[in-house]
Amino acid sequence: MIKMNNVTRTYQGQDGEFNAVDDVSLEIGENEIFGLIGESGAGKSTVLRFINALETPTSGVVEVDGTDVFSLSKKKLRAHQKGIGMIFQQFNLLNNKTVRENVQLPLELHKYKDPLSVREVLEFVGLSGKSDRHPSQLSGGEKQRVGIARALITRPKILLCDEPTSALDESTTEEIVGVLKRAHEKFGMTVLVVTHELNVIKSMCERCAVLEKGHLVDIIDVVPGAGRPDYESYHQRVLEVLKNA
Ligand SMILES: Nc1ncnc2c1ncn2[C@@H]1O[C@H](COP(=O)(O)OP(=O)(O)OP(=O)(O)O)[C@@H](O)[C@H]1O
Repeated sequence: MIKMNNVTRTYQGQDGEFNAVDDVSLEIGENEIFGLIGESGAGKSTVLRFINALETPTSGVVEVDGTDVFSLSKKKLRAHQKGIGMIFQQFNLLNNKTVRENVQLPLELHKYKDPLSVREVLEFVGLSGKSDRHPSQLSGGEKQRVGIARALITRPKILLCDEPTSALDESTTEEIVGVLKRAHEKFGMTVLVVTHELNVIKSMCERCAVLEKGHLVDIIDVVPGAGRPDYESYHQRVLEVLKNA
């Protein structure tokens, strides 16, 4: 579904030019949940943003579904972008709009063939009762649920998740990972998750690429299973980590 060949992105840094992404090649299969992990500044978000053309490579080819993304006409590029949903670390909700209005927004900006209904996606993410609230009246986890509902409503064939849980605490992270896994099961899209959190990769991805300073250093088959045992409470988790580490 996604194929990158020798992709490089050069930026102007303080000490001259540098490659934020350096000769990266990878393939992500249809319906796969693929992780991209690396330290801050490794180039993860840049790689993710090539896929929906929010970022342009300096050289190399990015193909989605057999089409070279950067050879598309403006009109076809827009159609390509419409097939891709995205969720963000900071949720990117409009604070002056209600939950319902935020979720409905993509349908107001573009026409989609067979979108889901607001009711359906809000029910799916467990926010049916909060559709008239504003983002300021929601917890971080609830805000990300709104972000997920907004991405799902268009039935995207690809879902790009840029640090989807990095602003959340551990138990909320698990909840959001659960929602994303259910979304993948129910709607069957290709998912790319960019994160620096190993637990998130461990509990949701089938394969994972490791980026270091712009270089792809490995692609790992993730052994399925939870990232860590389930704890009955936050208190129990704190005790486990602080007393037994
Ligand atoms: N528009 C830009 N101009 C110059 N440098 C940039 C630009 N965008 C990103 N960079 C630099 O490119 C490098 C890779 O950035 P990127 O955001 O892809 O990394 P990341 O792995 O996603 O990091 P983080 O986890 O901190 O978001 C960083 O050094 C960043 O400062």
